[in-house]
Amino acid sequence: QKSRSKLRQPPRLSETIPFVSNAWQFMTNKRLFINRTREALRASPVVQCRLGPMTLHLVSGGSTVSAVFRSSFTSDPWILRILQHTAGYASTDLAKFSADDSGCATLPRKDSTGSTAPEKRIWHAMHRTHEEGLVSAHSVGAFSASFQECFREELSTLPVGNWVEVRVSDFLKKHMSIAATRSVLGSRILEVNAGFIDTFWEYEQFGESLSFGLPSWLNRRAISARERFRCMCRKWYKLADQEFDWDTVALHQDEEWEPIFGSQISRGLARWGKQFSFSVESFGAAYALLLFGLHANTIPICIWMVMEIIKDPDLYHQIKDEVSQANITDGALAGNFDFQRLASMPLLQSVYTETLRVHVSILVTRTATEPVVIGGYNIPKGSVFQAPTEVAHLDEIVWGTPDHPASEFWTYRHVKEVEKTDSTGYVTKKLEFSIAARGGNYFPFGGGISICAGRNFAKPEVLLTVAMIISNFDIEFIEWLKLDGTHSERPALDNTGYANAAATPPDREMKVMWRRI
Ligand code: HEM
Repeated sequence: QKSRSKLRQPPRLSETIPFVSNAWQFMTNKRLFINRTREALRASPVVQCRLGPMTLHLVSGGSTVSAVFRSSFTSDPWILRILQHTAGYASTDLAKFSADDSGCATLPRKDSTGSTAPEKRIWHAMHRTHEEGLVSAHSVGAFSASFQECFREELSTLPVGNWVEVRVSDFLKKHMSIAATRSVLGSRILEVNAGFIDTFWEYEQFGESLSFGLPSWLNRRAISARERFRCMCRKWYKLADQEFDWDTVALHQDEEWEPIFGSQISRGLARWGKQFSFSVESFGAAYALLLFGLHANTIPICIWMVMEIIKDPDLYHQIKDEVSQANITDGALAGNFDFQRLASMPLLQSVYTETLRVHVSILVTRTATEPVVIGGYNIPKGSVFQAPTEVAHLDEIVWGTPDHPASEFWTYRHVKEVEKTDSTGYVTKKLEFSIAARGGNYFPFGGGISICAGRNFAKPEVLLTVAMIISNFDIEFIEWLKLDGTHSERPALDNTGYANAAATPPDREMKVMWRRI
């Protein structure tokens, strides 16, 4: 029995031209590739697929996906491709990552072959930097406050009382990225680089295609967009580094925000790079990638959420009501939103969860660090696994209801109505947030130790933006536009030609009239 199971191989995703067809489709029409994968995964929880020289194991199903988030799998080789190709780290510094196979956990991997001295454990040091600067409650609280202040400043430049025409995507792409950049890196990076935000969005559209690492003659536009943005980040870093008093760094360690580097994650990244003697090229790459992580998914998700709310007048009024309950009315913070309160609003949470479910499309990637049994197959060490969020998130059995198929965006999918009885015995009905599935069936931020480090930043940024837009403006929908600015008969769908990262942006723009109140 044992030897028979050893011989069993997962079924293969077919291809007309061996080594070519799947790879070509993966790069040029990922939606179609995922649809074929979905079909194949109906018959087996693991499906093998050749992408050029690489053999991938595509997985689906709650327990199979949860299994690849365990510690016997690593995302280091995948991240290394991103550091090299999407960010553009210098080869001398990439070699430091390649030499360290001890992993990102506190304890070095048992079978690691290189030195496990702390000064060599670059992955672990990066992980700790992220934990302190992006995940900790302290850094999330500081970011929520500074983002709220910076976005409010963006809104305050708009006239009060006049109806003006606005394109929702354009507006949010510009003003959210300015506010989030200032709140994480400070304002200087925008001041010393003319056209910084436009250059970012040119770079952003190539995020995923860069990670394939195609030769430069095949990928000239993408590489030059990356280099333009990386050089801007490098220029700012050199100025900040010269100006910052590193001798007193301990004093700044827990400071929430200072004007030279900005936030804790920004200073943490500089300290980490210095600890591993990065070249200035890699510093530019590290900050370019930080900004990519910060904006590339959060902003499209927020755009979708604002569009969903505006296009449904009932929802718009319910959200307006929820948001007003989180408004601080007295004390020093009057006029601000209490993020914790905002994040506990049932409908707002349901819309956020549903937006991530429907619009995140990423193949979460892991490599097995030891031989593993997955879905009943024995698979050797070194095998690469990919879990497509889209297959799990649109699974009809997990998410569908008789009236609302899994493919549909449905506002109320993650709320239930509960009866509450007060002390006098009076019964009222209230909505309560309740997500229908988790773990391997819902993983917009990935999972395990390599789960998205910015997940706790994304939520305040999205919810605070939604709250500030909905509460500061009277809004009237005008029409949908194609991306060339002409009228569209239909609302937005996912822009499947886009290859940024995880969240798919809309393929239509929403034109509204709004008036700041
Ligand atoms: C809605 C917004 C976001 C989505 C959907 C998203 C999604 C993801 C996903 C799927 C991964 C891979 C996780 C895995 O392999 O298990 C990831 C990794 C990562 N994300 Fe996000 N992300 C978002 C926002 C952010 C933000 C705001 C930041 C802040 C800088 C960020 C920084 C990162 C970093 C640093 C990693 C690498 C983590 C590691 O391997 O240690 N992300 N993200």
